[in-house]
Amino acid sequence: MKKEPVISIKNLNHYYGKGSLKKQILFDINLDIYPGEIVIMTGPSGSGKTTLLSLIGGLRSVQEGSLQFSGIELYGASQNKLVQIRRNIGYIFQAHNLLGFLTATQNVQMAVELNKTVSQSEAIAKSQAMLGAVGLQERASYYPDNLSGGQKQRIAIARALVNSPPLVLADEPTAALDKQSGRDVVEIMQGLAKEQGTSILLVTHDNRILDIADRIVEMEDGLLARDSQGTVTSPNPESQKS
Ligand SMILES: Nc1ncnc2c1ncn2[C@@H]1O[C@H](COP(=O)(O)OP(=O)(O)OP(=O)(O)O)[C@@H](O)[C@H]1O
Repeated sequence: MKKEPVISIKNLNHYYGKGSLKKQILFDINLDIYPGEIVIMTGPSGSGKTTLLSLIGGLRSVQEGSLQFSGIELYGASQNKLVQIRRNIGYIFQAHNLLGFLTATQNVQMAVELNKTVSQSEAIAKSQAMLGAVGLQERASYYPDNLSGGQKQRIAIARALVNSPPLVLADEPTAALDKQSGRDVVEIMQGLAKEQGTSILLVTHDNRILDIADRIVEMEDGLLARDSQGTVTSPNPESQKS
């Protein structure tokens, strides 16, 4: 039985600029991502990775083609609908984007409290449990400035995964980290994602972490040049049949 994809992209094109300055950046992208899959996207600088990630994350409007998130079409979606969709996605960026005036717990708690039905005490308990899961229980009351890069990135992971979203998007999450911290961070992401059945799409130039992927896709000049689906261990048994 084949599961429905979390992300289904068909014939997607994207352009920047207007009139004579209009330039096509993405060309006929087709990509499906299935529940629980960890997909790594690589490719040279300027090949369109961040643009594609921001379209998938509902951070930009789809101009041409189809992009569905859990069966919901993003092409032509209103800003309100995009906001709703963003609530179902966890984001992890190179610059962790933590708020400096909030403690580790409060940074995670903010994400939990987007769900209005959760009480404050539940939100605190959930945030602390998640910080425990990323190995930061001792640092829950610290402010980001007093933590290392790797620890800050682990808070960002806790924040992205605390609501068990179906999809996490990560843009160069290890770029600012040393080898060991980078490794720790992706292994924590991988463990939590597998536990929760979350799909991860991770953009990276970091060759040291490619082995955590179920599948590697490569962008080149705005095209999906390579998709290793079925050749790397995939959690989707259907995709492994030849
Ligand atoms: N807001 C924008 N307006 C115009 N052009 C843009 C804009 N953002 C990106 N571009 C151009 O689109 C192309 C793709 O950029 P994008 O950031 O998606 O690539 P990337 O693969 O993520 O690169 P990197 O690995 O350096 O982050 C580049 O040529 C870039 O200069």
